[in-house]
Amino acid sequence: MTGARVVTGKATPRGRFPHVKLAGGFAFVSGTSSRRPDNTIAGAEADALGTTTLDIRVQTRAVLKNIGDLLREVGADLGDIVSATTYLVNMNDFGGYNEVYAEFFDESGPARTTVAVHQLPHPHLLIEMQVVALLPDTTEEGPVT
Ligand SMILES: O=C(O)C/C=C/C(=O)C(=O)O
Repeated sequence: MTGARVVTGKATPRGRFPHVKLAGGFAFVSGTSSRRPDNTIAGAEADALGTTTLDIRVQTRAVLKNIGDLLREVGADLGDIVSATTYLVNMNDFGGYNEVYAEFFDESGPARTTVAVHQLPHPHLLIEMQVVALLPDTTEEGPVT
């Protein structure tokens, strides 16, 4: 399987790139945030005065859900991820992120790298992840290519 997918019903990419690129039997998922299809952000709530509360746990859960949704569009799921790279804006969020991550994966899960970055493409984003997943075999002859 090769190609690139922009997945209907998910937050539209903010540039000229796909949600998922397929190559060599792998699915490469572009940087994914907790942004919803209507461009609101899960884990970013504002009160009547505009005071914003950002929640790393809610954002992390939403990021992983969004990635799962994207992978299902290409016949894979979170269990097929072999590599994950996480970008946090603040390493003080590492604990909350790590806690939610552990609801999804353990030591048999993906290789993982987590780094802090200066900014993400929206000021309310605390986290963005990109992953690589091994596409499951869909033929008896061998791996999907
Ligand atoms: O799509 C988002 O909400 C956040 C991710 C954006 C990128 O990584 C990008 O535009 O390259």
